[in-house]
Amino acid sequence: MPTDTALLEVTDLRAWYAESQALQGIGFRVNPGELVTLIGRNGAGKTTTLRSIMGIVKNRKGSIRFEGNELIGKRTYQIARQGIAYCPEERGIFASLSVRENLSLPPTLKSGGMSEDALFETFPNLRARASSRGTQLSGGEQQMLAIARILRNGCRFLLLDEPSEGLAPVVVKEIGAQIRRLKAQGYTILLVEQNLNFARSVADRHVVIEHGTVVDQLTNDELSADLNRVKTYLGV
Ligand SMILES: Nc1ncnc2c1ncn2[C@@H]1O[C@H](COP(=O)(O)OP(=O)(O)OP(=O)(O)O)[C@@H](O)[C@H]1O
Repeated sequence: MPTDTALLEVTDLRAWYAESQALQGIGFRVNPGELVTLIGRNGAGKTTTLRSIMGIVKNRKGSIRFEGNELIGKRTYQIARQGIAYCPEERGIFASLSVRENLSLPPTLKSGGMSEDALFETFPNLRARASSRGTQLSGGEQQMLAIARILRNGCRFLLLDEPSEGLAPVVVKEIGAQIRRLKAQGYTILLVEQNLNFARSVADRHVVIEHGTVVDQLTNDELSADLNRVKTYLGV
C-alpha cells in the first residue's frame, strides 16, 4: 500500500530511558481501519513504542507521522488532540470512583465520542456495574472500563496495551469480541499483545518486535499458515 494512505507511519523510531536505548529504529505503518498488533517477548519494546507514539517517552528520534503530521517534538496533550487515545497496561481506573464517574472524566478531544448509552451497549457488563466503585470490579470489568473510557473522547485511533493480560480465557474471548466490534465501527487499532491466540482472533496484521527493532511483519493469514514463524520469536 502506498505511503500516503497510511494513517500512522513510524520510521526509524529510536527511544531512550535516560542513557539506555530501548528502541533501535522501529518502522511500520497502520492503514485506516486496520487492526495491527505489536507482538514480541517481555522487554522487546512494545510498550515503549506505544508510549513513544503518545509522547510519554519524550526522548525519541526518527519519525512518527499521523495523518501526515509529525508527532516527534509534540507534547502528549497535543498528540491526544490529533485523535489518538491510549489505554495503558495498568488500566488506570480510579479506584474510589464508580464506573459512571470513571466514564464521565475524559475530556472531549474530538466530536463523535461514544455516549454513555452506546458504551453500555458495547460493554453490557458495565451497565450492570454502573454504580460500583473501581475496586469492586473484576479484572475483566476493569479492562472493559479502561477501553470504554477512551471511547468517550472522540478519538478514532486506539493504542491498546495488552488488554488480555491476567484475564481468564472466557473474559479474553469477550474482550476480543468487543474489540472486533470497535473495528467494525471503523476504529483503527494498534494493539500490544503477547497472547498469540488472542492476537490472531482480532488482527489484520502483525508486527514482530525484538530487541527494539522490527524483525518480521505478516498478515493474519500468513501467521495462521505458519505459526512457528512467530513462536520462535516469542520463545513459546
Ligand atoms: N521506565 C523505564 N525505565 C528504564 N527502562 C525501561 C523502562 N520501561 C521499560 N524499560 C526498558 O525498555 C525495554 C523495553 O521495554 P518495554 O516495556 O517497551 O517492553 P515490552 O515489549 O512492552 O515488554 P513488556 O510486555 O514486559 O512491557 C526493556 O529493556 C525495559 O527494561
